[in-house]
Amino acid sequence: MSQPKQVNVGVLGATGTVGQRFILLLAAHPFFHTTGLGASPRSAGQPYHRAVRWKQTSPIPSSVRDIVVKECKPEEFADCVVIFSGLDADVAGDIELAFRAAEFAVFSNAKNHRRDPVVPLIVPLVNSSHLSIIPHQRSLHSLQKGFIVTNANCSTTGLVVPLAALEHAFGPLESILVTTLQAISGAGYPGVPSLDIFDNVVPYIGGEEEKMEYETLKILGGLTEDGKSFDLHSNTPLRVSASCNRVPVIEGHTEIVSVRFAQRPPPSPEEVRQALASFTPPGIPEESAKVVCPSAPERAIVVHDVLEVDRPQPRLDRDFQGGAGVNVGRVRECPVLDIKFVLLVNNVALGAATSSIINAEIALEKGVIQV
Ligand SMILES: NC(=O)C1=CN([C@@H]2O[C@H](COP(=O)(O)OP(=O)(O)OC[C@H]3O[C@@H](n4cnc5c(N)ncnc54)[C@H](OP(=O)(O)O)[C@@H]3O)[C@@H](O)[C@H]2O)C=CC1
Ligand SMILES: N[C@@H](CC(=O)OP(=O)(O)O)C(=O)O
Repeated sequence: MSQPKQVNVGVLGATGTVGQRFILLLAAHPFFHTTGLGASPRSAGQPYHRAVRWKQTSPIPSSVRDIVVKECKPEEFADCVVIFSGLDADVAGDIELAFRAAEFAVFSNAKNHRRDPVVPLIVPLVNSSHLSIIPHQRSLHSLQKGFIVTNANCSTTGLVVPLAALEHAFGPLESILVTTLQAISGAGYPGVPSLDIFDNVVPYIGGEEEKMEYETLKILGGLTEDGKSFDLHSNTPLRVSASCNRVPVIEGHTEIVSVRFAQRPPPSPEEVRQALASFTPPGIPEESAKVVCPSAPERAIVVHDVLEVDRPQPRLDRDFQGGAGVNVGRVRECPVLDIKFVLLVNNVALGAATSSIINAEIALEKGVIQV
């Protein structure tokens, strides 16, 4: 397998929480080169290091420090092929459409286009096969090269990886109950006021439960027979109920999950542990993964040993594999449904920037991005 081509990329929302993670990940990337940075008119015109309130634990990469931030207008990004968007959802919708119309390959973190019937909602460890709808998206909008791919809500991303592994091993799932404990960084910067979250739990995150319940079906479902829309898991109906909470953790969303399988009797906890640990993401070529998908984790799901009774924990486990995989622990029988477990997903890594980058790596490998 030869080394992929070098590709110039732009980051929109480069000054934000997700944007800063993009900057760090792309600075070390072997074939994506950041040449354009975009943010609000408040930041535009300033060198990146002046515009950004840098909140990462390593310094601003020297390769982007002095790049002048631009307004998010397609003509300002003429030398880029790929656009990664970490834009605030208030503005992401129209800006991403403008970039698509200008024939950019847009990989978005925002919620705005996730429900669009021809925009794939891709968690790269699960459903990169949904990229096959891109030719239809292009023909519908009379485009040669442009498209939008979104990644999922950060909590949904963590949930669907083990669910996909379980469906793959044991067939259809019937019901999912999930309760989240979501980090403050999920709300961007400055996010939740300290007086609301310190010494506290907030049992409401606007729109989050609806997103988890809908997005899980779009991701785990297939495409319709004509390949031109998504079937939302209609052949084997899956019921999902989510309860979302904000907790005083900086990074890393924890989720408590209970599952009922269609298969009777259901698999044992040990069978579930094995299925999770051995899951390999469809669509990421195993033999050449390091070359074509350098941002993918070596292990999609890390299952904590039965003796590690108190894992996963955000502080201890969120940075394993750079936060690119999902950590699962406490797999055990559920006396109400069948099996229950705890998962941890790094909301700004796999839950956001890392997924976008892996999506772009896969799209490049499949020839969906035209360089
Ligand atoms: N944080 C997380 O864990 C996750 C976030 N997301 C999604 O990713 C996106 C970014 O989130 P996050 O980084 O947390 O948000 P932030 O609030 O931290 O950053 C928002 C970014 O949008 C830019 N922006 C705001 N207004 C405009 C405008 N009018 N024109 C152009 N750019 C503008 C900001 O630029 P400026 O600095 O100049 O104001 C900033 O770069 C959101 O859609 C969010 O829902 C998805 C998954 C996880
Ligand atoms: N709402 C998520 C983060 C986020 O921005 O989600 P979305 O991209 O689905 O709007 C959280 O607060 O943790």
